[in-house]
Amino acid sequence: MDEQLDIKSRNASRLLAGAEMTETFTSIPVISLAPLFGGDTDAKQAVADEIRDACMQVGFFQITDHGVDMEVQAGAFAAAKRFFALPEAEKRKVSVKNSPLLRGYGGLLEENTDPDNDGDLHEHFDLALDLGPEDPDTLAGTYGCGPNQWPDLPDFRPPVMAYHREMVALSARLFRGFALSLDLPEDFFDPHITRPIAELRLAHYPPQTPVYDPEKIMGIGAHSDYDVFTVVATGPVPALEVQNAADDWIAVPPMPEGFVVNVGDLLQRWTNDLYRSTFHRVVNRTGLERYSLPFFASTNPLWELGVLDNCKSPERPARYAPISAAEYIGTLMRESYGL
Ligand SMILES: O=C(O)CCC(=O)C(=O)O
Ligand SMILES: [Fe+2]
Repeated sequence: MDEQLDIKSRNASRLLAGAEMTETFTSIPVISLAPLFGGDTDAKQAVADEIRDACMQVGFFQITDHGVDMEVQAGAFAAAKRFFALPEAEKRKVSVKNSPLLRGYGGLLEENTDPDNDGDLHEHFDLALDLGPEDPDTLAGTYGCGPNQWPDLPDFRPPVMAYHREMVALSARLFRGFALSLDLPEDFFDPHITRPIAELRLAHYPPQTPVYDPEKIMGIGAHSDYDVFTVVATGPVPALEVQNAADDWIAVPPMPEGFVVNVGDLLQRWTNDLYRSTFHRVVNRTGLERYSLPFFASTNPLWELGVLDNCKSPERPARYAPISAAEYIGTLMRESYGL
């Protein structure tokens, strides 16, 4: 059959055609998600096409019209500021070191995302779906399943979990956009994100001061994310930078009403490197305290997906074996804490 008339080959070539792209980027695309929530199929596919281009060329985009309740987000930012203002000893009571799931508080320089660096200049508090100790998934010991740690701080848990729910819902909407962008049925991921690894990080980046060698210690060293995709509320303070193919660091302008979305390693694997899990870093040169809320979206922990059919060809065979989110993320998270 004429390849152009075969929908599958057309779709395959649409993804594979971009593989030879050589131009790099100097800015981050902005995409309105509004059409994804309407009934106009062509408008939906047009958004999906924008997502595909952004993922193949940049690995990052910013979204507007995302449907997240910004008051709930403000509640989470406020809770984060109150938590980080606690005495160090209080924060240490919920150290990630108490948690096999690495949930809870990580202090300044405790995590090191770039092995060439000496530690990340931020503190954070990580949480995810809060499963009880008797939950079958907790008992099975699967990475990503289990209880959060909570500090002794009034009015912290409810606003933070409310925001986590908003982000799980947003990521479900985005999974549909990613599915369409990959020429998959819109609901392709739905059965596999019913109990996802969905980690919310509250992060505090103090200003970079001369005490720290800026080559070796920065807010977060150059890294790619381990998840399927990340959705970051960056707050108003600029500091996030994305590396392009010329090795230039492109600043991401804060868009407090929007979110930054970036491709993670798992999505790069499924797409055989057609979608880019782009290196990025945070360097807070502003002199201001910076707070951000990254949300790491993945699938159900044990679901395995290999390279998608339309992302491989005889010339571009599968570069990756199937792997579950629990195995991939769990392994890298432990490494990032030197465990
Ligand atoms: O704080 C940010 O803007 C991004 C943080 C980040 O890249 C990460 O936590 O993986
Ligand atoms: Fe990141």
